[in-house]
Amino acid sequence: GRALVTDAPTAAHAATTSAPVSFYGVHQAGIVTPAQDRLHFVAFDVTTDKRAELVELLQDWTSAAARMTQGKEAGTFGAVGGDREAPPDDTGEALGLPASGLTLTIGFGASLFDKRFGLADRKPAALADLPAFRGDDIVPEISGGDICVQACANDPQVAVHAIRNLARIGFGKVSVRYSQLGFGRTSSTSRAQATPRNLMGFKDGTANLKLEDTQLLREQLWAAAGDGQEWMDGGSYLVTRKIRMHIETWDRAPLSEQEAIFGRDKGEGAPLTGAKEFDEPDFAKNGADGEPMIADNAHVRLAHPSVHGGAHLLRRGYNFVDGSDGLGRLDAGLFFMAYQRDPHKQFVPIQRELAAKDALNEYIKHVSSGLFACPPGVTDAGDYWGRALFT
Ligand SMILES: C=CC1=C(C)c2cc3[nH]c(cc4nc(cc5[nH]c(cc1n2)c(C)c5CCC(=O)O)C(CCC(=O)O)=C4C)c(C)c3C=C
Ligand SMILES: [Fe+2]
Repeated sequence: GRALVTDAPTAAHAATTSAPVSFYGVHQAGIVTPAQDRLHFVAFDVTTDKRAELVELLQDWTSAAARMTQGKEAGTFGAVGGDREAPPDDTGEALGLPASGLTLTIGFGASLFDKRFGLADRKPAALADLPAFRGDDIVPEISGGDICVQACANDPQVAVHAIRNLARIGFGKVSVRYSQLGFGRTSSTSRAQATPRNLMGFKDGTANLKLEDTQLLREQLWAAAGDGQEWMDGGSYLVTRKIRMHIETWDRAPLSEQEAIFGRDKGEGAPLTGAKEFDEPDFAKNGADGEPMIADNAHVRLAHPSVHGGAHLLRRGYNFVDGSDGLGRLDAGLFFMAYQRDPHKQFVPIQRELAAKDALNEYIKHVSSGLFACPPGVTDAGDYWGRALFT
């Protein structure tokens, strides 16, 4: 395995960032497990129309994923241990690297439930297409997809290696529709993690749903019995939105305006009505001028659960910079990802409100969209990704 050819991790690799995350469990890893530093997200189109080949692929992917997340090579022979006349069953670029907290999380898009695989009557209502939102500028080629895999790790090489090997294993059965690299997790998913910053320089993830919110996770993160499709019990729905930021314009906005847009201060991340990051915002509080201290069009007011019947999201997005755009501007922003029990009761109403009123809209543009049903976890070595969907 990969770990066997490894030199001892250097001191720079803290045990917590190089250690493996368990692959097996009731829920898939990569959702409430602590957000890692790097992302490689991929969406595949299935190119075979044979159901048996799709099932076989999911089985092969599951065993490779179980191995790679534990710091092993994708296949049992590895990059250099197999037949010299055959292509290796691992591509090799992660040789010597530790597991680096790698998680691989699979999701199924609505298009997988079309006529091809006989799955039409297994499609969850929650997977109904997202509506178009005001201001959307969605590019179809980087949206949707039959199957997605989210690879997160504390080392970008490990995340890229995992996606590359899944794509290699899928040759002839799937093709890569699009993929996205991300860095600097923009959300914490555990109270043990410090809140990171997005590319606008603000702490992102302060009011996120977190691992410790047991009751809310049960109510609002995991699909459960009675939701309509039993195969999704213990799963969750992922919404992805690639959101381009007009960085150069943002960088010329005064600090006071930047803070008014979010309704939080830039240094501490405290609500404008409070002093510390985790103080609760007081939306009723007016300033000396008689105006609300958190403006009516401030992002945190419009996104707050109190105006959406208590709806929460587990945000797990990443910053991206895809080089520059040829016009001297950085092609940068937020690859927004959020998990939830029902996107039509959670993401949709929140985004509808943001799209209509958010002061942030002047500085952002949504350019891709995805919605995926992420099945429950794989429980043991005999199980595979999505088994309940196909049996
Ligand atoms: C539809 C959901 C959301 C989109 C799209 C979205 C885009 C987006 N957000 C930021 C930056 C911040 N968001 C913050 C809070 C916040 N955002 C959403 C939802 C969406 N954001 C929610 C539900 C919340 C929490 C609201 C609350 O309960 O207070 C914050 C504040 C800090 C925090 O709580 O995380 C920032 C900063 C950007 C830059 C962005 C698009 C590019
Ligand atoms: Fe937000």
